[in-house]
Amino acid sequence: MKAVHFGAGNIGRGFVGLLLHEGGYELVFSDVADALVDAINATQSYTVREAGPGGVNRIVTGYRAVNSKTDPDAVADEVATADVVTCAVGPTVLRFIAPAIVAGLARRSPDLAPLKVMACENAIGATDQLRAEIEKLDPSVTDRAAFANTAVDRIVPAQPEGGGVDVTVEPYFEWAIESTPFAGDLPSIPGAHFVDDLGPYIERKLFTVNTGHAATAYFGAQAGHVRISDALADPSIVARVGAALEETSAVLSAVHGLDPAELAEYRATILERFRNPELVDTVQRVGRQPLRKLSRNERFIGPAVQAAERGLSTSALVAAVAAAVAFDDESDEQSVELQRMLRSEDADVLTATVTGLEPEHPLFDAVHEVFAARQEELRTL
Ligand SMILES: NC(=O)c1ccc[n+]([C@@H]2O[C@H](COP(=O)([O-])OP(=O)(O)OC[C@H]3O[C@@H](n4cnc5c(N)ncnc54)[C@H](O)[C@@H]3O)[C@@H](O)[C@H]2O)c1
Ligand SMILES: O=P(O)(O)OC[C@@H](O)[C@@H](O)[C@H](O)[C@H](O)CO
Repeated sequence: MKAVHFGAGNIGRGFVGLLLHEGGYELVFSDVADALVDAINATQSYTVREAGPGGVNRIVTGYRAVNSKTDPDAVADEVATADVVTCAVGPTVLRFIAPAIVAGLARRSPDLAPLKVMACENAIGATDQLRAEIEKLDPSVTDRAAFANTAVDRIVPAQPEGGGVDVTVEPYFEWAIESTPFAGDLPSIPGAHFVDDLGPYIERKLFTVNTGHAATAYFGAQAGHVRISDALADPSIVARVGAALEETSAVLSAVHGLDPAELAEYRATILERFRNPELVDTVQRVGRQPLRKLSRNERFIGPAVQAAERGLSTSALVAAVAAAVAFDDESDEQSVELQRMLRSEDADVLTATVTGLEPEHPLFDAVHEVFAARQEELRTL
């Protein structure tokens, strides 16, 4: 059995690659970072170090890497004969990996079972997005694959420079995968759970883990913290993050019928994970790409839209949006673009373009106020 995984970064090596290896797949990483591809190919094994209570070291073997920038043809050949394709490249990169998958599917023998495709990004319907990119290029190849959405959860921070291919992760993980697209022929992924309806799983994860994480990062950055764990040592940040998560939990209960007591436990576990003193994670990584995080279906506006439409409270989520709008990291392209837009667009345009909210939406005015206030603040700086 062979799996091709696009994106040999933090979650690629520290989670998806590890579980595919443990599931018995020969593993082919595909990445565009030359030095990373070379480093992977220079090793026979790497260690996934689980830092924190109960963590152990896990060894990954039986892999190689192919450079999809310099050798796209070789990647397509690997895809053509693979059983599984996964990716963890970031939602904005899905369109760039689609051509290699299309080329691989076009070369695939009709005798082979459908290729199992699972995007492992923090986004609702990431595999659907990848499928749409593939269809745009060649609609005739999609019947050679089974596309399943997934929700992946494991915190894998940026790795220290010079650390090689090894990767430090938290001990916790969860991987929920839609089962129906596989028609009974499930991929071999130990520890993953297969579910008929992924909707509640991905929303619970994105609107709790990622809402809480991003809120911590943005409130933390505003207060001058560098590490996520330091931000959560500040009781006022804990209170604001907790309030935002109470609002998302109310939405999850109202929309998916999730049990409020179980959600309260889930929230507490997540905050403990963020506090893990053995995992060095930064507000810079967690806050990365604020324009993506402020978009319509993402971790703040997504649940706030659903809350506003049901007459539920949104003030704590809107406060987190205000902190996100102030996130100013000159090494992050989206943060630079956001700050440029704040200086040059009016608040109506900003609210509509950044969040996708229509002026008549019940959330619009509150978010508009956030953008206008930040613009006023920038004028006085
Ligand atoms: N790190 C985490 O804790 C975590 C957890 C769950 C989900 N995720 C999601 O996984 C995705 C990746 O996150 P990450 O933290 O591993 O980021 P990362 O930057 O560490 O890894 C992304 C990798 O993709 C590679 N890449 C970029 N363009 C590519 C292309 N065209 N073809 C092949 N490879 C390409 C990059 O070189 C990099 O190695 C994101 O969607 C993220 O939201 C991350
Ligand atoms: O990867 P992003 O940029 O969508 O979000 C940053 C972090 O919140 C995220 O990577 C978490 O560490 C991860 O989602 C935990 O499962």
